Amino acid sequence: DFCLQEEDTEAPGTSSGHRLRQVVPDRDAWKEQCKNLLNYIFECEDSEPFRQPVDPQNYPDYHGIIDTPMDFGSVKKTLGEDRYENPIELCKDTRLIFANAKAYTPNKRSKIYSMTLRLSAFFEEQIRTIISEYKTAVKSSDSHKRAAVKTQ
Ligand SMILES: COCCNC(=O)N1CCN(C(=O)c2ccc(Cl)o2)CC1
Repeated sequence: DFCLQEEDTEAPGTSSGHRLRQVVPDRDAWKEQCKNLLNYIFECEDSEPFRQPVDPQNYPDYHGIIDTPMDFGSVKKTLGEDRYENPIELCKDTRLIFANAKAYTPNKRSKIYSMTLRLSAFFEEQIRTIISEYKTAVKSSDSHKRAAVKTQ
């Protein structure tokens, strides 16, 4: 998402008072995009086993096999509490959900594991653009910073 930001192209208070609008990539756009993606995933039936942590009562061997449990509820909470610095960190946690299911499943045709295959295909399609736009925005804002330093 490129947001139009009023940026003084000349020193503020110039006689012309003229302001050019510059399109500056928004380096925070990924947060809302990831929130929307997570909300969509929560609506998918395929996410049902992955919306909250595994209860050891139901799967006593789970925490012996899986070192770092992860679920979409935890990812959503981390995002909402601003504890992700960027979408790459969110992507890493989400991929952990899928990797854990693959590591735990007794076989690759289990119902629960098969749900992660569709879910991860969709997630990877969507996160690719979010991360690419984020990286572009960071590059652009770095160059804006360099440009600003030069003018000082
Ligand atoms: C309603 O959700 C409650 C929390 N989730 C949960 O209990 N489970 C999700 C994680 N998980 C597996 O990835 C898995 C792979 C193959 C088999 Cl079987 O299970 C074990 C079951």
